[in-house]
Amino acid sequence: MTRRKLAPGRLVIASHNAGKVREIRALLEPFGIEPVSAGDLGLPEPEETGTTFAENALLKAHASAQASGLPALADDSGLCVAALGGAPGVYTADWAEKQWFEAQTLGGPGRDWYLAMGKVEGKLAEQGPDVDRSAFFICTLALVWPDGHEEVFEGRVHGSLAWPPRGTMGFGYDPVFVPLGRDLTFAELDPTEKHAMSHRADAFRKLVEALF
Ligand SMILES: O=P(O)(O)OP(=O)(O)OP(=O)(O)OC[C@H]1O[C@@H](n2cnc3c(O)ncnc32)[C@H](O)[C@@H]1O
Ligand SMILES: [Mg+2]
Repeated sequence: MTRRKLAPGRLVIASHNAGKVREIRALLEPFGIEPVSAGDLGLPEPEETGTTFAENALLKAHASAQASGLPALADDSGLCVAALGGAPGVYTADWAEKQWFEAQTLGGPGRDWYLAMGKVEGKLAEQGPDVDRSAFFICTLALVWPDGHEEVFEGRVHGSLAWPPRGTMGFGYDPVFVPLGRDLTFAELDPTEKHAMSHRADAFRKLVEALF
């Protein structure tokens, strides 16, 4: 399939995660794209029934492209922990069960990220104090045009898991993720530093190389 270039103009960010939307806006800024989020357009949040990151990213991007008539960029991402056989992986968001209260901390309303990070830590602790704490974040970006054309890119960042959570920046599992070669968690690093090394930035580099 031939690559299609992304022309300047409106693009839907097919995500309902405020933290992600903020990061994707920042990453798109230099490219003459006018991003508008799925939430701003009142687009529905499709059910993520896929079993791979790519399937879910494509499903979200197709839904937004079709509903809006604009190219749509979706991000399906997750945390893969070596000692847990790659879990939570595709189910990373689901491990942060929806709570009846508004989450008081990171990650926006409805999901309790502290509980989710604790769940990962609890499963690691079951394996004893010498457990391998290495993990990586993965990000799959899917760009879909209203006529159905698809482009997919994947990025990763390796690191290890800290406990207890540290830092107030970023979102989701950032307070427990320490990227390789650093001592600070993603939630302690300045957003520009996270953008220089994150799984999302890695996937974006590939997208930019191919599509601009
Ligand atoms: O599907 P959308 O609407 O984009 O939002 P979501 O939060 O449901 O996103 P995913 O389905 O891709 O779930 C991935 C989860 O992985 C976590 N995650 C992904 N990228 C992250 C990052 O850069 N820092 C911390 N956590 C991240 C975060 O908790 C996400 O909710
Ligand atoms: Mg999701």
